[in-house]
Amino acid sequence: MADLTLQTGGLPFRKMHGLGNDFVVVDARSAPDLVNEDTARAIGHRSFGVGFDQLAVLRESDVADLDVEFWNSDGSKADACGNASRCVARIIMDETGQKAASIRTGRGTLQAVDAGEGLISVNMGQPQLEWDQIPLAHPVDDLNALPIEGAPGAAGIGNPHMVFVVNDAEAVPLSDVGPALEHHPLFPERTNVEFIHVIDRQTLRMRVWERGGMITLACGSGACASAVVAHRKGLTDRKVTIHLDGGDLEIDWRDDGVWMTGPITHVFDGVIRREFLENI
Ligand SMILES: N[C@H](CCC[C@H](N)C(=O)O)C(=O)O
Repeated sequence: MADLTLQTGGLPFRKMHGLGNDFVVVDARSAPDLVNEDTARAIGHRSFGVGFDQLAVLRESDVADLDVEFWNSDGSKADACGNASRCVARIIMDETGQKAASIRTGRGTLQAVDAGEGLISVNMGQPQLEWDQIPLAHPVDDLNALPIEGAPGAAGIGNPHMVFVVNDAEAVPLSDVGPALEHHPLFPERTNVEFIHVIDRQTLRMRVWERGGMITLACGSGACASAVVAHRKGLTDRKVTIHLDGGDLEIDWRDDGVWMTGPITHVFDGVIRREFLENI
């Protein structure tokens, strides 16, 4: 039972998505800061709650336009969420009237810009390419070919990713193989799992089983990790278009970091009723 004393009629939220990777965005600057593992799991449930891939909690920041905390629908926390970061950047730009925004996440402060034509770009920073930064459980001989069947690559984008290069990403039975790979012992904090196939040096197809136990239509940090691993394997250039189930992201691994560009959608605003929150 959640011990909540809400002065309002409930908890306002925005429902947004980036290429179908969907989010509930709660603004703790103007509502009680209620989110914890239990409330995240309850709100995130597709049948008993609102449903989301990730929950983003906005807070005042002393170093960026906003501080943002991300939760998965299983109640676990994520230090990075690229598509949600792009949605939050849109909120900031709408509030400030600026064409740029800064967001402090668990992995540091990200810079975002309005790329025009409804697109938002966010710099996810340089990838983590040290075993203990991803993190892995122990050093490995080759980060581009882990000692796992299929020789996947690994990269951190503020959150862990394991990327398999396959002949046909469409043919991968994600629900069958995802859970065991998410919990592979080489990843002490679990991992997001991407399957890619190379269309050409500037184009990838990617599907994803996300940490937190779900297939999502898009995964921004996963697209960044896929672009980094594919380039490090010598398969692609530093700038690629990635075809995800929900649409396309452009990833550009520049000297100042891995930039991700794509659309965002603000679908509706709602209020989670007090009675729901008080019975979690
Ligand atoms: N969908 C998010 C990734 C969420 C990652 C989360 N599943 C984790 O535990 O790291 C994105 O667009 O980057």
